[in-house]
This record gives sequence, structure tokens and C-alpha cells, in this order.
Amino acid sequence: MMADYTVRDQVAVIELDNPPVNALGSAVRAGIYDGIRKADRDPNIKAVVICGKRGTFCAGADIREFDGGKNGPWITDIGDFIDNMKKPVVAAIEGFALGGGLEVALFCHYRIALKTVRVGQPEVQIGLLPGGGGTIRLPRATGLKNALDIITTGNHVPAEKAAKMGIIDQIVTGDIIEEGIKFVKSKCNIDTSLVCLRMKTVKYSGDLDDISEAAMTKVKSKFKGAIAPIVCVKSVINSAKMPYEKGIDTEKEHFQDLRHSSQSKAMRYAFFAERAITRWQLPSGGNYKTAKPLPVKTSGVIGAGTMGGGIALCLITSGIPCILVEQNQQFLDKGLEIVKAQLMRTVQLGKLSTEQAKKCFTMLKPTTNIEDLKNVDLVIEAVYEDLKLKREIFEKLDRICKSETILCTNTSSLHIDSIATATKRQSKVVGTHFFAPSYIMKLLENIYGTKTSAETVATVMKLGKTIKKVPVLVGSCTGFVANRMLKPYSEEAQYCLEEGSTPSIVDTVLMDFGMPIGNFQVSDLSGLDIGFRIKREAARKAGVELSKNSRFFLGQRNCGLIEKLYEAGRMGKKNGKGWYKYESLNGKPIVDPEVTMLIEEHCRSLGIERRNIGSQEILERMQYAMINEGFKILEEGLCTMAEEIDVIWIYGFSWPKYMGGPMYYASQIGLKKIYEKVCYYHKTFPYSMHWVPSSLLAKLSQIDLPLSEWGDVAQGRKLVNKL
Ligand SMILES: CCCCCCCCCCCCC[C@H](O)CC(=O)SCCNC(=O)CCNC(=O)[C@H](O)C(C)(C)COP(=O)(O)OP(=O)(O)OC[C@H]1O[C@@H](n2cnc3c(N)ncnc32)[C@H](O)[C@@H]1OP(=O)(O)O
Ligand SMILES: NC(=O)c1ccc[n+]([C@@H]2O[C@H](COP(=O)([O-])OP(=O)(O)OC[C@H]3O[C@@H](n4cnc5c(N)ncnc54)[C@H](O)[C@@H]3O)[C@@H](O)[C@H]2O)c1
Repeated sequence: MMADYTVRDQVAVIELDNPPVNALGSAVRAGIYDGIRKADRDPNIKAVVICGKRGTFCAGADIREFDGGKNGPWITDIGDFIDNMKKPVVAAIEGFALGGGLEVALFCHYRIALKTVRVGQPEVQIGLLPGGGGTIRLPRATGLKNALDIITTGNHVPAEKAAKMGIIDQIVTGDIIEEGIKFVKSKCNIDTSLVCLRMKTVKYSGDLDDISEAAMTKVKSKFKGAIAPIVCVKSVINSAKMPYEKGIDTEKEHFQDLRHSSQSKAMRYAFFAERAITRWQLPSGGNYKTAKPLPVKTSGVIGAGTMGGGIALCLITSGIPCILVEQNQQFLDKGLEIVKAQLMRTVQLGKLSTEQAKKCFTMLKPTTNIEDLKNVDLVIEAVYEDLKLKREIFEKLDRICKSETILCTNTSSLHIDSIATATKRQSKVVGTHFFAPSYIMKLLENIYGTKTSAETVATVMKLGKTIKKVPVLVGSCTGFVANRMLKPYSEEAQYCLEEGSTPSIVDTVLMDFGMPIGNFQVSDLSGLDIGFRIKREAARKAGVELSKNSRFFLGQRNCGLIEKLYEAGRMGKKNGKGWYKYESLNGKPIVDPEVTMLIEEHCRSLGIERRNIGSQEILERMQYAMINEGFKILEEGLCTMAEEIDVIWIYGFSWPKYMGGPMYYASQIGLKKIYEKVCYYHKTFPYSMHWVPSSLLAKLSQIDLPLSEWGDVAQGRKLVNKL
């Protein structure tokens, strides 16, 4: 039984016991159900306390059971029984009460909690709705408006706020079981039907249809393409429309439909992928279990530009004081203005109070003297992408900083060793690649060099969590994992343009798939000059000329459209014209006939015949080229598991979670089909190296192995014979 039953002072105490988070697996549900019936039967028992072991109440249903586990009692059987009990039942909450955990608490007649508790219905984040009465009972506790907000966002609610909302009856301090016993004994003479949520009506103001329509509009625009938030709204509205029993039955039907949906399966995969990637390991053997992170109590950032300012903000808003270094006062002032503006925006969004923002700002120490970094625990360099400059800075830092200081680079493409070798502490040099806008985007790609120590890796992995990012560890190569995969994806988008498509057609196809923004809109946001400079630098390094009219560059297929747009002064959103035109800095992309003419002229001058390219082809070419690259990355050991690639795309490029990530998507399409298409495109476009099929993909396409084992095959941890 996974719920302990003990008796203290005529009160039955049912303690959920399922490590690590007391998930409501079938045995736990059975344990609670048996416990309450036993307590009800026993005339010596006056009341019941339900609580959890290990400092937490319950993190909800056991997500692993959703793919087909043991049946056990349905969670609402527990609720139905408590609803008819005369003996009072209290949920005594510490830690978390989430999902089914909160639902169990809502079955109880009362809820008490420690101040540190968080409650919530996060089911929507794994493509579900609360299926244990949450959509029907939470509105009865807190009203329709709050319930809609909590259930459609999945956000956690801190205890004191939950108490104000009517979800928690009392905040307590001290031992939660003792408090629970004391509390519930004081309620023994109160008629339980008076406090039972089933008996309450749902409070709301205004017209129900209007509320429903407004909520639908909101979730459709906020969670584009996702089904679960829509179903959540429907079910919460049902709580006010339908009798209790009908609402509960309808909710259960919705839950079962969603449980079997491809979106929820993908989101459940993503949930565990995010946790799997925390179990990192280095080729040298160091890993998450054995390596101890160093403390990061103080930090420094060099360069207060687009990236550095946001990185400094991440540090100070997480309570880590930061010294921000710029090359001169003018750049420093400019950078500080941007940091301040971003902080103000955080206040406007209600994420920080004005007081908190002011306190954060005092943790930032701007300077133009790099020597000020001598005592900090960790430095993140974010100056221009110029190897010579970065090496100079690392050489200086090595001299200035105390020997324990970890030196990080935010380079987006340079090999870590090429920077680390400028120091005498290569074991303490590591890549910390943030994504723009660095304060907002969740991905932190941590890159180890040949000599980076496990302790250094452990430190930046922990730092990533501290600053509320999703850290993923990868090996070093040009562009690392994210940008290396992005390259074939963007190149195919440009090839589609010269073969007959347009920026808006390509972007629409991607957004219809679920990407929040199209490839050419992203390019306009980053600035076309960036893409142009990268190409120009590659040409300079190779000692060749960058010719906009050549169909080949460095032995590969070339599309010179970026050069042509750059030459036409189209820098992107910053100057109001790029692949689209813009009426203002915050304006929406508008199709520009000038660009269409420019593309058509490009094709005419190079004798490229334009044709109609269907959306399926656009999607396939962009995605399969990138997926093929993903398999090469696994093959080269730059990632140890396919899950790392998926998490990188979800948090770095906003790949829709309900599609699981590109590698998961490939697993759903089938590797045989992907491999055949890659071979087909390789034949069709022989001058694009990214179509050379990955040998790992070729191997895996012949066998049926789950995604979780692809990394093992790549690294020889799993041998496959059948070929
Ligand atoms: C015939 C077959 C029928 C089968 C159907 C059975 C259905 C029965 C019940 C139906 C009705 C239930 C309806 C209910 O509304 C649905 C739900 O409750 S869905 C679950 C909702 N809860 C969540 O989404 C919470 C998920 N967890 C978290 O957010 C976090 O884990 C946390 C609780 C905030 C703690 O965070 P951290 O401290 O950072 O710890 P980790 O996140 O790393 O987690 C540690 C460890 O625990 C695993 N884990 C966490 N939550 C769950 C869970 N709910 N189920 C299973 N496992 C969970 C997590 O994966 C980690 O383990 P690891 O992966 O690292 O091994
Ligand atoms: N912009 C992006 O989208 C992005 C994304 C990820 C990573 N990166 C990487 O981040 C780094 C910075 O890029 P950015 O876009 O922020 O550049 P940026 O041009 O906006 O900012 C660079 C800043 O570094 C400062 N600087 C230059 N030399 C300095 C020195 N010697 N001492 C102190 N400051 C100095 C400059 O004055 C400038 O303010 C680059 O390596 C880039 O590749 C950029």
C-alpha cells in the first residue's frame, strides 16, 4: 500500500508514500481509498488528516501510468466517498499539491498549508485537463475567473495567494501533521455538508457565454495550435453550466480523449526529456552524479550589448550580484539603458514589483575596468564574435581573476578550445550559449571543451537552473547543436525561395505547423547583416570571394539572396525592411513587392526556373535536412541522447512542445520514411552537403528502436546486429 495509515489521538493520518513526489499511481489511489473507508468504519476515529511523506503532499497523477498502467480506483471515487463522510477530512499540505494532488485536497472538507506551499493544476502543460474533478471543484472553491486562469495556464499558486483565493482555508506554521490534527479536531462538530465543495455553486460575474468566448479567444491566441487549453476552458465553463455529476463525467471523457491524443503524448515525452537531460555525462567520464558544482555568489559579464545586458539581468534577478564591464563609458551607458528598460518591462508585466526591480538594479555594478572582475566566482564573456578579441579577453581574465574563477564564453559558433587555449586554466573554461533575447529565451546551451572539468560543467548546469534557464550540455563544434541544425533548416528555406516560393509562403507553412514565427521573420529580427557577415567571414577565412551571383560557395550550393538584400540596404526589422517591410519597430511583417521582384530578378539572371512548391515539400525539406543533421550530431557524440536535441529546439527555437521536438517528430513519422526522403533529396540536390545521409539515421532506419535508445546506439552502448 502506498499510503501509510496510522492513528493519533483518535485521528486517522493517511500519509501518501510514493517517492520521489508521492505521485498518485494506482497503488497510492487505492491506499487513500482504503484509508478513508477504514477511518469511516472505525467508531474510535473522529476525523482524518491526509498528508504526504518527504516534505511534499503530492505532484499529481503518475504521468508514467498514462501510457497504460494499472487501473486502480478512479480518483473521483475518493472524492465521492469523502463527500458523503460525516467525519471531517483535512488535507495538510507541505511542498506541492499539484494536478491530482490538488484534486485530492479539493475532495477534503478543509485544506491547511505551510506558507512555502505551491498549488496548481499543471495538467495543461502535458496536454491534458485536470481529470479528477479539478475543472468542476476548483471553480467552486475560487470562482470561475481564478479557476480559468489557474487551469488554462498551469501556473503554480503560492500558498498565501491560494488562501486569498479561497483554495486554502488556513496557513499554518510548524509540523504539518500536528497542525492538521489540531485543525481537524476543531471541526468535528461542524456539519461536513456545509463545507463540501460538491454542494457549492460556482461564482462568476457577467454572462457565461461571454466569459467562455473571451477565455477561448485568449487561449487560442496564447497557446496557438494546442488542444488542451481549449478543452480546459470548455470543462471549467461546464462547472457553472451543468449539475456536478454531469460535469465530472464529461470531464473524465475529455481527460481520456486527451490522454490518447498525439499532443499529450508528445508533451509527456517532453516532460521526461527535460528531466533526462539533467543526467549529463562527459566523454571523460565525469557526470551529474559525481561532480560537485562550485558556488557562484558573485559574477561578471563582459560586453553590455544585445546579449550581455540580458545575461546580466538574468543573474541579478536571480540574486547573483554582477559586475558589468564595457569597453568605454558610451557603450556602458547604452547597455545600462537597455537593462533598465528590460527591468521596467518586467515590472509592467507584473513579474517583479518596483521595489524588487530597484533592489535588483543595485546588484549590478557597471564598470569600464576589467580588473574589477578579479574576485568574482564566474565571468561570462559576451563581446563581438571575433576570435582574436575573445582570446585577448580570456588571456587577460586568466591573469586578473582568482584561480577558482570559472570563465564562460557566450560565443555562438567558435570552438571552446580555440578560446580556452588563451588561458592556463582550460579546465575552467566553458561555453554558456544564451539565445536572443537572452533574458527571455529559456535555453542555455552549455558547451564543454576538450579540457573542461566535470566540476566546471556541474557549476554551469546548476547556474542555468538558478537563473531559471533550461541548461543542456553539448560538445563543441562550429555552431554547436542549435545553430548547426538551424543552418540547413534556413538554407533550405532560401533554396525554396529561388526555386519558386516566397518568404510569406514559407513562413506561413512553418506557422501552420506550430512554430510561433517563421524563418524569414526570425531573420528580419536578428538582422540580415548578421547572416551576411557570417558568410563574408567564412569567405575571408577560406580566401575566396563572396559572389552574390555564384550558385556555388565553398564547394556547395549557394543562394546569393541575402547578399542581394543586404546590398539593397535591407537590414531587417531594425531599418524597416528585410525579407518583409515594417511600418514601425513594433510593426507586423508586410509582404513587400520589391522583395518579390528582387527574388524573381535573381532567378532570371541565374536562369533558375521557378515552379510551384507545395507546403509539404517546404516543410519536409527544412525539417528533414535539420533532422538529418541532428542524427549526425548524435553520431559524433556531441549530444548523448536525442532528448537533448528536442529540448534545445523547444527552448531555443520555440518548437511546439505538443510536437515533442524534431527528433520525437521524426520518431512519429518513422525513420525509414525520413531516411528515404533524405536519400531522395540528396540525389535531387547533390551540391547541398546537408543532404548527405547520416549513417546513424541509415542504421536506425532499418530497426525499430525507441528514441530513448538512439543515443546508446550512436555511442556503441547498445549494439545492433540487424543491418
Ligand atoms: C488503464 C490505464 C489507465 C491509466 C490512467 C491512470 C489515470 C489515473 C488518474 C486519473 C485522474 C488524474 C487526473 C489528474 O488531474 C492528472 C494529473 O495529475 S497529471 C500530473 C499533474 N502534475 C504535474 O504535471 C506535476 C509534474 N511535476 C512537476 O511539476 C515537478 O516534478 C515538481 C513536482 C514541481 C517537482 O519539481 P522538481 O523538484 O524540480 O523535481 P523534478 O521535476 O525533477 O521531479 C523529480 C522526479 O519526479 C518525477 N515526477 C514528478 N512529477 C511526476 C508525476 N506527476 N508523475 C510521475 N513522475 C513524476 C520526475 O520525472 C523526476 O523523476 P525523473 O524523471 O528524474 O526520474
Ligand atoms: N545577438 C545574438 O542573437 C546572439 C545570440 C547568441 C550568442 N551571441 C553571441 O554573443 C556575443 C555578443 O553578441 P551581441 O549580439 O551581444 O553583440 P553586440 O555587438 O550587441 O555586443 C557586444 C558588446 O561587446 C562590447 N565589447 C567589445 N569589446 C569589448 C571589450 N574589450 N571589453 C568590454 N566590452 C567589449 C561592445 O562594446 C558591445 O557592446 C557574440 O559572441 C555573439 O556571437 C549573439
